[in-house]
Amino acid sequence: MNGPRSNGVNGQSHASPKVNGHANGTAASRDHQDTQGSSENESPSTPSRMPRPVHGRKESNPLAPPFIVSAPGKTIVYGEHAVVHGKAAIAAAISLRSYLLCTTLSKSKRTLSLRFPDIGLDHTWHIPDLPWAAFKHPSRRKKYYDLVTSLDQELVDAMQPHIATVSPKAKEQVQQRHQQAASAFLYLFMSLGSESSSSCTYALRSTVPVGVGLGSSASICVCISTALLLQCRALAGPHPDQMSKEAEDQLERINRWAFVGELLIHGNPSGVDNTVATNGHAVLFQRHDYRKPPAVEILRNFPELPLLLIDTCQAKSTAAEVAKVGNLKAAHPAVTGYVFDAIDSITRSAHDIVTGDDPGSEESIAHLGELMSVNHGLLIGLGVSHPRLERLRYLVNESGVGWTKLTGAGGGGCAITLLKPSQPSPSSTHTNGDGTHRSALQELERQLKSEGFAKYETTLGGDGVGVLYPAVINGKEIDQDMFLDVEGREGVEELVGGKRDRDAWTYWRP
Ligand SMILES: Nc1ncnc2c1ncn2[C@@H]1O[C@H](COP(=O)(O)OP(=O)(O)OP(=O)(O)O)[C@@H](O)[C@H]1O
Ligand SMILES: C[C@@](O)(CCO)CC(=O)[O-]
Repeated sequence: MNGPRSNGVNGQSHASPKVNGHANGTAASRDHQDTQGSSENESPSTPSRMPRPVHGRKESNPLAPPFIVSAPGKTIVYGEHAVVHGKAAIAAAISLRSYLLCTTLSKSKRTLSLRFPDIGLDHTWHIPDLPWAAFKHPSRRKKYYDLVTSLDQELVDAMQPHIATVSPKAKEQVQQRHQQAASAFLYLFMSLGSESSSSCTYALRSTVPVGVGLGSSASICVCISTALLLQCRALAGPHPDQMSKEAEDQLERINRWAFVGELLIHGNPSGVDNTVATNGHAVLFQRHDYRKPPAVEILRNFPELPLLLIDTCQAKSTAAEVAKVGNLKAAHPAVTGYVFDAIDSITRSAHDIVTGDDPGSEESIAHLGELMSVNHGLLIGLGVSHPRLERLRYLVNESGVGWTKLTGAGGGGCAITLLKPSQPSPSSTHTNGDGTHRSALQELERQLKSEGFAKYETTLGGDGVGVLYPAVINGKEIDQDMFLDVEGREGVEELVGGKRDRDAWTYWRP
């Protein structure tokens, strides 16, 4: 691994930057764990490999080095909304990602800070003031490996005064954004940490646009879950020679807590978004019973579908759209049941094609495209389209370049267009009325831009959650100021070195 050697944790100077015996090992603080006063936060897979600390004078303990975790956004290809009601969905990771830089501070500080500039959130809590009595009460206390499928209302209430102090003077919509993110963070921190957790600043930068249906909330919840589990030493690795089953277990643990974060942001999530943000690639996902883990098939060979990802630039709220469909179901259970069943058969038919012999053939693409159009029609029936989405569909249909459906919660947000294989490449041209030479696709893109739609360049699939431990790229440490100051998507990607120093990042790869 590149970069300076880690000092290890709790005053231990390891011979290599390995922590927990793993290259790029966990960012866990031994100090932190000891102060939990319990062995329950210790991963069963780590102790034998872990160098036991010699308890020296605390004042001389060097701090754990800064580290970064990252997770992708997603696009739902088939099955949104129906998936909340127990039907199958297919979702794929996208190359837009969130990055969370964790900087441990001197123990004397006792502060917990969130610096989330994408949404303008900057907040600090004093750790001892947080409602530890409620969270650590034996009847409510959760273990890092528990399956938590609903929020404990008493804990939400206990947290409330500390959430009410987040951006109290901001406009309602902004305040809601801030408080949603802060609640997700604090609930996880209180569940996984302790009163003597290290003081830390968590700085977040994301290239996933917020609230447009591309899973921004899931990607930040996966980052938060991973960072906190690493800090309480509840994860092994990631490291390149990790056994498949062990890697799978770590991802499962991350995903469970990310779902809890989503519960705080969404209200009633299916869990598909956090599952794909955790695992990457694409997934076939179905949750029959909310008290049990969902059925998940990771689609590692998901085809490179030629997709356009277009943002209507119309704001929406996932929680509101999900609640709308919930109300429709309550009023018309039988009818909505048929709609959900129809969406389920679309997803299953698409699954057969993408896992079949020739998913990239002209015939397969046409079949997948038609399924997208029908899926969108059913989503209109559920009341989650928007005039901007319909305008977008009209323009794409007129151009003849492919098939379009909304993706994510709808009510605005994004749509995906599957391009026809016969679609001439942007370089092959024809003459338009104004004498210019453009392909139908270029002409469509020009029109979309002129009407205020935005296009995202992204690829489908790729890795799920990743760790850069320590936060060093090409021998240079990424500090908080650099991380917060760098501009734009390219700036963030360049700084965290996804392209320059690929080996520095590690992933759980079952
Ligand atoms: N970059 C970010 N920084 C801080 N908070 C974020 C960030 N991205 C998302 N969030 C949190 O997630 C919320 C958006 O979640 P929401 O579910 O409405 O949108 P989404 O996840 O982008 O869409 P969908 O769930 O339909 O894919 C924000 O209000 C904020 O609280
Ligand atoms: C609308 C929905 O199906 C997808 C949001 O990305 C909600 C969910 O599954 O949690």
